[in-house]
Amino acid sequence: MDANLEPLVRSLRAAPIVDRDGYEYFVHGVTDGIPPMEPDVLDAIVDGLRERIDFADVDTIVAPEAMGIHHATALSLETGVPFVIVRKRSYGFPAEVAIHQETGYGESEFFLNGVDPGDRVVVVDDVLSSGNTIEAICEALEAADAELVDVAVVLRRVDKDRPEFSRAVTHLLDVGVEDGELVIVD
Ligand SMILES: O=P(O)(O)OC[C@H]1O[C@H](OP(=O)(O)OP(=O)(O)O)[C@H](O)[C@@H]1O
Repeated sequence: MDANLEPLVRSLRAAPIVDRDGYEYFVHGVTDGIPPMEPDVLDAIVDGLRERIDFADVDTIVAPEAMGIHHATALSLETGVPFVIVRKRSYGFPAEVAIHQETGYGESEFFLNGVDPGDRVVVVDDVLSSGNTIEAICEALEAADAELVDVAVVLRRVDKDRPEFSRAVTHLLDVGVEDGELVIVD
């Protein structure tokens, strides 16, 4: 495991698990902003993503609300790349792309704005679970004729029996819930 991720690994050990309609959901600063996100954890995340992704020719970081926002903000400050948020409200702009999102515990509508055809983009989110959110955003970016440089999440959920997500996704750690506890798989 990447030793530079130690602050993130340490913080994950304390993550409580809550039941969301039968879905074992872990609560962490990355995914929920609670318990408090320590700056050294966010630093480790930004450094880890920058080691794995070349932001040199990236025009825009794209992150869904809500829990992609703090990662996109921190990355933007370090890389100088601007970011846009995929919002859960429509603005009615002519080029807006509507996105339907379904997670393991709910569904909602997203709206992509602020990305022009040909823009080189990196998608960033907190966690990939079913992959439906990332897939829907990638398809919206393809519809907007953006160039997808990379897709990144801090954590991938790789619980037993979970089908593997087909798209290549840069990630820092794989995690799962076993016997009511969050475990780091690699
Ligand atoms: O891989 P998936 O199954 O699609 O799940 C991952 C998505 O679920 C969470 O968002 P959520 O819908 O809970 O909204 P939030 O970011 O506003 O908390 C998380 O922030 C990811 O965007």
